Amino acid sequence: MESGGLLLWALPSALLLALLLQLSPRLRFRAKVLSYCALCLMASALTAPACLLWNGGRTVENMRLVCLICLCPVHRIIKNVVRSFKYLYGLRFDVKGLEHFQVEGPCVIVSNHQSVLDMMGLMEILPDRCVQIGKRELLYFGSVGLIMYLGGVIFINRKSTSNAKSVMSGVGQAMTTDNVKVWIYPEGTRNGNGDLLPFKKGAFHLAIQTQVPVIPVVYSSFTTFYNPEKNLFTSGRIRVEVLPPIHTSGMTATDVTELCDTCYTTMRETFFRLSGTARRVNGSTPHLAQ
Ligand SMILES: CCCCCCCC/C=C\CCCCCCCC(=O)SCCNC(=O)CCNC(=O)[C@H](O)C(C)(C)COP(=O)(O)OP(=O)(O)OC[C@H]1O[C@@H](n2cnc3c(N)ncnc32)[C@H](O)[C@@H]1OP(=O)(O)O
Ligand SMILES: CCCCCCCC/C=C\CCCCCCCC(=O)OC[C@@H](O)COP(=O)(O)O
Repeated sequence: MESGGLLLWALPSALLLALLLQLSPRLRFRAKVLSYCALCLMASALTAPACLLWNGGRTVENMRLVCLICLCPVHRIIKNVVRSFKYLYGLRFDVKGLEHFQVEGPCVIVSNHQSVLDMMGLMEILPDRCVQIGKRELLYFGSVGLIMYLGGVIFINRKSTSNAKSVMSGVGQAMTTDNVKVWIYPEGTRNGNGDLLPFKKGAFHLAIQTQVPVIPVVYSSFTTFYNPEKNLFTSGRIRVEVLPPIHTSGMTATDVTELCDTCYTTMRETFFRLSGTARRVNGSTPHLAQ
């Protein structure tokens, strides 16, 4: 009786859903994005206990939050789980320049940020002993927030420059004492419009204050396979390039703007080259941060 009743409801509902997905590109797009979010939430929920058991949580004391985490395989667990997602979505990464990550000691890695799919690109090439800077709100994304916390993500309040600056100066100390790399999205937010937003300066202050190199990483534009405006989310190939380190030894606070502009210009040119798009005609003047 019961299974008959279930079939009576489940089968037509599934058929109706399949029909709706076929008919509405918007719905299909949303369903695919939702499936990615659900996958992240589920994978985090399953992985978090393993991470917790391994190191008993995260060391929050005095910003020395990354030492234990980086000595255990938590990063590798998260990395390998996320790396497998690309097969589900038909994404492939062509990576060049990985040898540039072989710098002695800490560094600041800066890269462009187009969408939530960037987590796959991040994990595809994430070097050892590397933590990311993320907005504070991500901490509240259920199990995803938990896995980020366990993975050592450093959360900042973007609405308060002074708070973000003080968190980041703590990060500077931890970087040198614990030999940790930091990954920052200097655009400060996602941007999928086929260009780079002006860069925020925190990453460059951090690199100069700690006198460590900046390593730019560029991902080609997703617009050919992922475009929310066009309800487009298909399989695709992403070209990734790790650029040579830019050394900051000897630089002072007065060099921050120039360093930021140099990175911006180089990354923007690389972005257009990798994406196979010409510089925008009416946007050809580099869009530098104020
Ligand atoms: C097991 C399966 C699991 C699956 C699930 C997947 C899980 C994956 C796990 C793990 C992956 C985790 C991935 C996380 C990804 C997260 C991504 C994001 O959330 S991106 C958003 C947040 N990130 C940022 O915002 C960073 C970049 N932002 C900055 O660096 C900014 O500069 C910031 C926030 C520090 C300040 O932002 P302002 O909006 O106020 O703008 P400004 O122009 O940069 O600064 C204002 C003034 O302050 C000075 N300033 C900035 N920083 C300074 C500093 N440190 N020292 C001194 N002055 C500083 C600047 O020079 C500027 O002054 P003058 O205009 O030059 O006079
Ligand atoms: C129990 C609570 C359930 C909450 C459900 C939330 C659903 C979302 C779940 C999973 C999403 C997986 C994405 C993984 C990482 C996302 C990192 C990211 O790309 O964050 C965006 C941030 O860089 C910039 O933010 P804005 O562009 O300024 O905005």
